[in-house]
Amino acid sequence: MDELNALPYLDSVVRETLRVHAPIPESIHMAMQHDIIPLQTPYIDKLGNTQSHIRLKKGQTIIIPIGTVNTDKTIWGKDAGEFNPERWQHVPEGSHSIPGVWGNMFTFLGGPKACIGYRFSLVEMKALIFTLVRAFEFELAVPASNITKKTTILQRPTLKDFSDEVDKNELPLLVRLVSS
Ligand code: HEM
Repeated sequence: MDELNALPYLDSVVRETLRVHAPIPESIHMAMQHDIIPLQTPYIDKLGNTQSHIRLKKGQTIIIPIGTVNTDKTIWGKDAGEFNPERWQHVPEGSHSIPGVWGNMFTFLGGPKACIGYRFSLVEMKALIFTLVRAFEFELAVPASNITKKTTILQRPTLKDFSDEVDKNELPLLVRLVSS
């Protein structure tokens, strides 16, 4: 595990994958009591009044936009939606204020309801990538434009079906042994 964590580019690839393709892109929670949430940046409401807080009522549901926070252009820059592992060589200042439990992002959420399995997931991902990319070459078996994302609770790669059938959770790949 220490050896895997000592590989900086593998770390950047895992971070960038979990930032751009957060497996849970949205979570819904419920306020257990009335609350007032202070805002970093005030906003103008529909009546034209400036608001510096959000008032929550007990029982109100709150959508936590994990994927949107992870790809916010005001934090990550114009190319926020693009996969670019090199960006982790210079982590943007604004990302330090994201209250996530790991990695300057919201993928594993934060606070008392944060994911308890995130360390396990990171080691698992690194071990799998480390093993697979040294043994095999991967190539998409269909044009990239035929692949989209579909979210139920989990977000998955999905193969567009152009024959009016339901799209399928698939990512067809050609896999070859790495030639030595
Ligand atoms: C890439 C993989 C994973 C991602 C992206 C992920 C993400 C999350 C997120 C966003 C939450 C918060 C859900 C919410 O309350 O809105 C969560 C909760 C949780 N996760 Fe994960 N998770 C991952 C893997 C795992 C693994 C491997 C385990 C167990 C070994 C695990 C165990 C849990 C548990 C028990 C909770 C509930 C914590 C609580 O409510 O107190 N997760 N996860």
